Amino acid sequence: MTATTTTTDRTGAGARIEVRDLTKRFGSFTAVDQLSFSVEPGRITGFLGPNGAGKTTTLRMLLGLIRPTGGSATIEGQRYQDIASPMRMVGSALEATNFHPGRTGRDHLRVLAAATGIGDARVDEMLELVGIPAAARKRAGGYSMGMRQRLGLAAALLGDPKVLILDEPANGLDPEGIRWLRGFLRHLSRQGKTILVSSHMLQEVEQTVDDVVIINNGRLVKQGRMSELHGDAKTIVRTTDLDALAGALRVADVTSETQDDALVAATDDLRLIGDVALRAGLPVYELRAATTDLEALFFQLTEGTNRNLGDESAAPERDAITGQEGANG
Ligand SMILES: Nc1ncnc2c1ncn2[C@@H]1O[C@H](COP(=O)(O)OP(=O)(O)OP(=O)(O)O)[C@@H](O)[C@H]1O
Repeated sequence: MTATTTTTDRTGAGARIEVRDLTKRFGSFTAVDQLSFSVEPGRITGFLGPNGAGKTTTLRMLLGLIRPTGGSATIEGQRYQDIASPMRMVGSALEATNFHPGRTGRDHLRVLAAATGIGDARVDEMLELVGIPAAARKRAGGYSMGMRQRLGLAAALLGDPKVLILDEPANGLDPEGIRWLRGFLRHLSRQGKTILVSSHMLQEVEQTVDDVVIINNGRLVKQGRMSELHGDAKTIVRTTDLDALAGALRVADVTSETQDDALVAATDDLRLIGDVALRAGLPVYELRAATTDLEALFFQLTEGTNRNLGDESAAPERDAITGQEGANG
C-alpha cells in the first residue's frame, strides 16, 4: 500500500470500523451471518451478545486471523492484512491467556515491541500506564487473570494504535479493576481512539460504553446509543390516591400510568412531581427515577433459541488448542 492510496486518517486519533454483510461458516454451521455495523472514533462501543453469539469470530475476522466466508470487515477502509503498520493502527487483546508462562511480562512486551521498532522506554511506559510495572518483571505464568488482562492491554497499546479491540476485557477483574478499566477506556476514547469492547453482559458495560452493537446467533439485533436503550426517562411515585395524583399531574402536562400500587410518570423531574403532590395535598411515600432493567432488556433482545444451549450437534467442534476451524482459516 503506497502513501497515495492509503485511506488512513492522519489527523484523527481514531479510525472507523466498518463491517458489511460479514459471514463466517464453519462447515455447515453459520457462526456469523451477514452482519453489518460500524464503530465510530472517539467513542466506546460495546459488542454484545450471549455466549456463542459470534462475537469472537467477528473480532477474529476483523483482525485478519480467520478469513470471512463472505462480506468484509475493514478499519479505516482497509482489511487488516492490507494495513501497512498494523500495530500502529490496531491494538487488540483477544484472550488474556496467550503469554509464554516462562517469560516475564516485560520481556513479552519487549519482543512484541522490537518487531515493530518500538523501544523499551515505551514498554515501561505502558506497564506503568496499566499499573503493573513491578509485576511485569515476574514470569507471566504466575499472573492472576486480572494481571494478564492488564498485560494484554499494555501489549495492545504499544503502537499507540487508533483502534483498540478488546474481547471481554473485564473478565477476571475485581470491582476495583473494573472501575480502573472503565476510567482507562474513557481516557483513551477522549483522545479520539476507536474502542470496541466485547461482553456477554449488557449490565457489565452499561457504565462504560457510549454505543452498543448487539448480536445473537451471528446476526445483528440492535445497533445504537446506549442512552437509547434506557428509553424515555420515567419516575415512580407512591401516594394514597393514585387517580388524584394522576389528575394533578395531567394538569401539569405530565402523563402517567398506574403500575401495581404506584404511578409511573413520563418525566425525570422528581421535584415537579413532589411539588404537584404537595399542592394536591397528597402524601408521597416513594419518589424515584425508574431505571431500565438491563438484564431483562438484554434477554428480551437476544431471546429465542440460543443455538449453543440446544442441539449440541449444531455447532462443530472447535480445535481446543488453537481455536482454528481447520487448515483454510
Ligand atoms: N474454529 C471454530 N470451529 C468451529 N466452530 C466454531 C469455531 N469458532 C467458533 N465456533 C462456533 O461459532 C459460534 C460462535 O462462537 P464465538 O466464539 O464467536 O461466540 P462468542 O459470541 O464470542 O461467545 P463467547 O461469549 O462464549 O465467547 C459458537 O457456536 C462456536 O462454537
